[in-house]
Amino acid sequence: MNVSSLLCLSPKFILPEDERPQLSAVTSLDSIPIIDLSGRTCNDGNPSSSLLIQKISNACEEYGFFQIVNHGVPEQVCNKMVTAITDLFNLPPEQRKHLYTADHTKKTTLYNYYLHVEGGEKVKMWSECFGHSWYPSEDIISFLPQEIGTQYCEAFSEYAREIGSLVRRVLGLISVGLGLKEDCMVKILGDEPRLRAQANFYPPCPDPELTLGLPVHTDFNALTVVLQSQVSGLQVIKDGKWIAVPAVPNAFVINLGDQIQVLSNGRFKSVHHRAVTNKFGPRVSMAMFYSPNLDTIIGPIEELVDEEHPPRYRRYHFSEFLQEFYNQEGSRRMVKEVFELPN
Ligand SMILES: O=C(O)CCC(=O)C(=O)O
Ligand SMILES: [Fe+2]
Repeated sequence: MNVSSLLCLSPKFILPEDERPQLSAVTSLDSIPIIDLSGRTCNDGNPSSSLLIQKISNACEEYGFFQIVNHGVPEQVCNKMVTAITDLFNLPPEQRKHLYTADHTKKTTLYNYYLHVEGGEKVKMWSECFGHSWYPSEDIISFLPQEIGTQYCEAFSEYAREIGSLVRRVLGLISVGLGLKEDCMVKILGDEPRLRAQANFYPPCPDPELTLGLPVHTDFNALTVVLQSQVSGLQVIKDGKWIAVPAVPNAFVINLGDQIQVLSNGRFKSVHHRAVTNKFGPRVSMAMFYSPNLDTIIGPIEELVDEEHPPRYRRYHFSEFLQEFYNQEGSRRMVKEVFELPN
């Protein structure tokens, strides 16, 4: 793959020692579950469906992450998406430099994440991230050079349609896993969810021990579906140790966001993760974020609260959560902790 990186390993990308990824300490002894969806639905009474729900619940409690295979999204739709992202980041640097913005209120953004380190300095992440809504068309076409914009929008529209159904199906399995009705999460998250996408591009990095592709974070939304190209780089914390998420062909990575942790009253986890870089080749991923809209009220679901399980979070409008998220920009955010109730 031919890439035109905008990044060169200048001091502004080099992390202080205590923030470096320590790649040799990443364990290969554990890995997030790989779950076969094979056409199952929630309430078909089939024993293998109950097993599937059990596997998903266990993954949500233990890891907050899992991969799914045989999910029904055509391979060619995913391949087209990865190609469109790659072509976008193959644009000559001068054709995309001017698109950069740090203004997160813009509908479409090309963005470089950073980390605030001691002494108040910002260290840049070794990545470029293209963020937009799930209904792009005009926004994106006017943002990108025409040919790339058209190719990207075509690939994305098809991709978003598939992921839309997949997310609802996974939210159904998660709801049933919590002992709730299949449509419970989708209903709470509302008829007009906030749907954002982020295409991440990580060029090869001369020294992956000194940099990060994305800082350690949890996703602030409800559920994320990640498609990664055939290069791994995503890592997840489990029992205080980093574990790598392998690139499995035709799989999606599913991770729970903060809103599901709150709705499940802490039973299902939104877990810290990061993206690391590698020397050998570029890596591409697409994260599809499904959130409630700003006016939605989020708090532990009533059926999950009783004397034994008192509410662990106060109720809030999602807009409050988002405000707190942006207030903590650049730090290792602890957003949901702000909404915790004393026990
Ligand atoms: O690149 C990846 O695999 C992870 C992306 C991610 O965590 C995010 O976009 O929130
Ligand atoms: Fe993430």
